[in-house]
Amino acid sequence: MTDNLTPAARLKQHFSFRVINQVRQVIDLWRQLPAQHWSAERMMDFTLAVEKLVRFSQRFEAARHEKLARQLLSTLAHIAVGHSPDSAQLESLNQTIIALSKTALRHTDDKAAETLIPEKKPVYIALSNTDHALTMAEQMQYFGLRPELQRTAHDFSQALERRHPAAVVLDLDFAGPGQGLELAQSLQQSRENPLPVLFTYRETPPTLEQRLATLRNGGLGIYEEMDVQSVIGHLENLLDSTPDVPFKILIIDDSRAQATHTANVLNKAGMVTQVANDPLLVLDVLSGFTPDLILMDMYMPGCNGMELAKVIRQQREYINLPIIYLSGEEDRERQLAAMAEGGDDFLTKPVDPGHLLTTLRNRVSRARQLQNLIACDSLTGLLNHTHLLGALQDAMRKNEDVPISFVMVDIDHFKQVNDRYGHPAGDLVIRNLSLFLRQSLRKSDPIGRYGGEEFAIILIDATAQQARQIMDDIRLNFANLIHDGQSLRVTFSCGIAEWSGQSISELVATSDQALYRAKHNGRNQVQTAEQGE
Ligand SMILES: Nc1nc2c(ncn2[C@@H]2O[C@H](COP(=O)(O)OP(=O)(O)OP(=O)(O)O)[C@@H](O)[C@H]2O)c(=O)[nH]1
Repeated sequence: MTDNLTPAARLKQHFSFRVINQVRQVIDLWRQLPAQHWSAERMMDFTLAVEKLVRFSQRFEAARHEKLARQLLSTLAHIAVGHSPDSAQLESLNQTIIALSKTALRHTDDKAAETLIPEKKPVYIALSNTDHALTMAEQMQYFGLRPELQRTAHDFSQALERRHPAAVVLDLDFAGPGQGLELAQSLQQSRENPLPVLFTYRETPPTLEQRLATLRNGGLGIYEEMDVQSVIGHLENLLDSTPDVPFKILIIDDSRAQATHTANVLNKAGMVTQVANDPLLVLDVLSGFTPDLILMDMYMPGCNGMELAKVIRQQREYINLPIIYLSGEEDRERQLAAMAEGGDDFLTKPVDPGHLLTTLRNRVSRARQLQNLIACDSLTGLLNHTHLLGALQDAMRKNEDVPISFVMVDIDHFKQVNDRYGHPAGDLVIRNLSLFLRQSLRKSDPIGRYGGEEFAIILIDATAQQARQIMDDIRLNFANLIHDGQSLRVTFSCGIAEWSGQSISELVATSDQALYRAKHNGRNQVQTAEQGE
């Protein structure tokens, strides 16, 4: 694709990658700030990186990046030297950083472009079985990863000296029985942050002792060597650089001083807070703020914490919202009674900040995992039907100024896949397609499993024509994937409709008609909606 560009266009493209690289730098520094307690020095590094981003985007005419970088600078200007941002500032900075991370290229925007980005670190593959290693490397490439094969322990050590990989896939028995583990041990020894390692085994599943040993040597998972798809899925999660959405905590406490103190502790850890001093206003605050967790005092005027927890729990949408009491109440019986009334935990004031933060992080992470399980399809991890339509509604509400395309994808002759290769092979194809779509699209493009072998995608900021190009690229690449490591290749058909103000059901029906045309015209193709559809 890049080969067809004029020299001027190529130069422009080259410079646009410098902007993207600077974006990555900014995001990286941002993510480190809470752990570095927002030190003046690190805040200065961050500010300088943002200023550099402004300069680069001005020079290379990247207006969107320039606007976002300027937004960051204007918020930063209000934070006094040596201070951490307050909740409003944190939220504003977080939102802008997330918007920035979404400006990164789609994998399909230009394949050659991706390889120009030097930050993209390799994944080292060290397997004893060379054929398996080659298959794994080939499949990884289709998923946009950069595999590098290491054939001997010596090659592996030398490669590590040359460049740190993003992650390592290591056979437990690489270079001899049990040698993979020893290699992992030596490579982690002098390292402050352990290198992420995914271990693989052949045939005999590892014993508990082996599993423990992998864990102690930076192992994040163990997979059967032929289960390439799970390895790639794990790597994809591991290397996803989209910043996490910050935790949102609602603090309910009639004491302003106590609430401010707690908010400060949480803000320093990068959590966004809202304080409600009047418990009777909590329901309004809840619907506006949508917290991940409530931290609540027990005794307040008007109503007490237990009553309030009961009222909150009466509403379906808050049944799973974690509620933690933070109170001076030391009587164990009363604490237990409070928890029986809908609270999840009880912390006694004064609480150690480390204890408070760890409790909140655990609770919120678990609640989010649960929420994900509810919203996502179990086979693919993509949004389920209901939540995809919810995402479409959201996208329509939030993105009135940009084009939105709704894409439906249906695997071709899938019944034959099941019939010839068996149902598990069919499941594997479905999982591969979902992983492939995730890898190929922006993190901001919601993807869902719409039905059995049918997927739907919301492409934000893409006209039907752009969507067609993106999906056609994916279609061509996907057709190259060999799903069972031998001969199983599959294609898909795709229908696209651009939103022009119609209702959700009309938009879905229109793209469905385009999909029907793609099937009818011979499958393995992308069709956009025609006028009158
Ligand atoms: N393995 C597997 N198969 C599924 C799943 N969900 C649906 N299917 C199968 O997908 C097949 C869909 O077949 P059809 O709707 O006839 O379409 P097709 O064979 O893909 O043919 P075209 O769509 O016309 O190209 C059915 O055989 C379903 O049993 C699933 O989760 N796993």
